[in-house]
Amino acid sequence: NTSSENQTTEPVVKTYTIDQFMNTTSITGSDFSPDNSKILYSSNQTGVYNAFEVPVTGGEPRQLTNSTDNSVFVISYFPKDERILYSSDKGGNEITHLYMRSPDGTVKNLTPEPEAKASFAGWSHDQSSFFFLSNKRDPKYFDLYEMDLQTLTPKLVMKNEQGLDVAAISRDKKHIALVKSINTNSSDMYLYNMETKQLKKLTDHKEDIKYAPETFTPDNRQLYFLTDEGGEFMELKSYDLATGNISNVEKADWDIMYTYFSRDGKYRVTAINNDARTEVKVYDTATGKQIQLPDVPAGDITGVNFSDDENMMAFYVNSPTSSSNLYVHDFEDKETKQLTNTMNPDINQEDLVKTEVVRYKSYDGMEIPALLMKPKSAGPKNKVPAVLWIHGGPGGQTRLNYSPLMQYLVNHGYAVLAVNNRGSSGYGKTFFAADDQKHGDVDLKDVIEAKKYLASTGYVAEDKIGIMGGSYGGYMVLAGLAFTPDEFAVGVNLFGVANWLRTLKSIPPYWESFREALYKEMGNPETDSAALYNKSPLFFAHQIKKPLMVLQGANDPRVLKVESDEIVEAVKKNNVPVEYVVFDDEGHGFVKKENQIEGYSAILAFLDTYLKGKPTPANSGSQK
Ligand SMILES: CSCC[C@H](NC=O)C(=O)N[C@@H](CC(C)C)C(=O)N[C@@H](Cc1ccccc1)C(=O)O
Repeated sequence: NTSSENQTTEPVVKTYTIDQFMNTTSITGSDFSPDNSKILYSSNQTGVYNAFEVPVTGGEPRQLTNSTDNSVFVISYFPKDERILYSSDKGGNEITHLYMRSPDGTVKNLTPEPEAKASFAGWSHDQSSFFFLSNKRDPKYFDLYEMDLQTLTPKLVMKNEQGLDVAAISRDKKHIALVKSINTNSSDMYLYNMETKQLKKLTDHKEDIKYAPETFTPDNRQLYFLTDEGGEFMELKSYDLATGNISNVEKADWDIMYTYFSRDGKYRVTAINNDARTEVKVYDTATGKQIQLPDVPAGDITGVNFSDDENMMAFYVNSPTSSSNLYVHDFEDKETKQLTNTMNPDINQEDLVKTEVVRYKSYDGMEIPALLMKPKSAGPKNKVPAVLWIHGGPGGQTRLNYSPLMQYLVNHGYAVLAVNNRGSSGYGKTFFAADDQKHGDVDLKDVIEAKKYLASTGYVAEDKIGIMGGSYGGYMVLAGLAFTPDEFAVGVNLFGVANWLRTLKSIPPYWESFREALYKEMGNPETDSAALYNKSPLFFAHQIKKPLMVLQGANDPRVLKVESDEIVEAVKKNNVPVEYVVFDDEGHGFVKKENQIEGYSAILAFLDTYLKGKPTPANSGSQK
């Protein structure tokens, strides 16, 4: 980087507090009201997510729900009236229920079975009902139900006794497309006929191929599906229900992530994972041509949603330097309006840093993609400490999104390199499978090599590189500290796996359809116990000698709190600094703003102490 090489004086960058960073609002979801005058969305403006609606002409949003504890995630308005449907769990326990809010503010739990998890599966095209999945009959499997909107009584439409996952329902309610995971690199597609109750397997293959049903065509004649058959990336094909013929629909140089049609099929949306950026294409299905997307600020367009009359399109725009904002485009008058302004006005976007996609060679020559954020003050004369960020998984990917935590760390003088180590999704099936059964080994080596890359930038202090990550990424933090104790100066583990034997034995019952696939990738706790023991940092905690911070949600159903309790206790025995922050009202990830503020500022204080040598924080660990 020439500008940093020539730098002699440090540019003046305003630093912001965590409160200022978190005073930016996160919003998600969108649906047009039945009269197309408003858009429904979820916002964490009040500290937890609540339902809001905003006029399509712009103006003040109106808050519809008043939750102060559990987040409310909107699904949609009812098709013909302004009742809304939303999903919520309790303190992050992931036992989601479906709720109906009426315009008078009253709320009804439509899936009241306390232990059962329910999720929305789409409105029926005739707008008389909606479909949902629930494991109330058998905790292991999700059956498909249809809820009549008049009576609000659910009817079982497909009993799922074979560990299948519902992927799409045809508009004529005759067919359900399902997927069955074989392993994390391979799956099959099935078609269930709701009239004959026959289940038909559509795919037959010996080698690893992923088949993922996406949507039925609006005329109900074809099933669109994604597959990596014959190539590295997921491409879109169609299966003709009458003939069984398969045709190619769309292909890119990267994975196609998803595709769907507007209500009457005038438009089709495709999203491509283009080197960690979301590239959206909208097709006019009559001409087959792509429509020109509205002129909006630089960033990724996501969450595209059409009004039922197909005259308007709602979408989000976000970039690494700008939080998501909701827009609406009117196809008739060709006007585009920004409906929200989520960024804290105190923050000057010029003070934030852009994210650069970089690549480096790993120990065996494999090219590893990563996302780099360089503090404005960094240069050869001002070498800065750095943090390697490792994403969740197995098989996740850090994408080019706005991250208040990353911007906060960079704003406070840390370079951040988010490593998409081998095993990450988005870079082809060979790269994705390259960590199978080699977790905590080859992927960790990629992360260690990332340090050399950071050193090569000329502006990072090589002895001040920490490792931080969430969930599977938290496992990598612990693995890095335990298996390569001299490589990283500090570790920040957010709800990471410490003991794979226990985690894999205690996965939630509703992951049953994915259990075998997960065991094939990670190892089976009954038959591969020695290998799992050897890759579990808990059993090697005595080797950890660098400062460790652990953050954990008490209600996490995926990585149980005991994982963090035990690693904290074990590492404390080494007389190593250990800080432990537990949030009693969070699950697998922290969604409440006050917790994010507490957790993220504790992370900065920890890094400042052990990477920058600032005085030790007074409070070394908390329980909320
Ligand atoms: C945040 S990317 C996670 C992508 C991954 N996809 C498929 O494997 C995923 O969803 N992982 C789930 C576990 C999976 C559904 C079995 C997950 O919660 N991963 C945790 C780590 C973990 C892995 C296995 C068992 C418990 C926890 C994570 O978020 O990294």
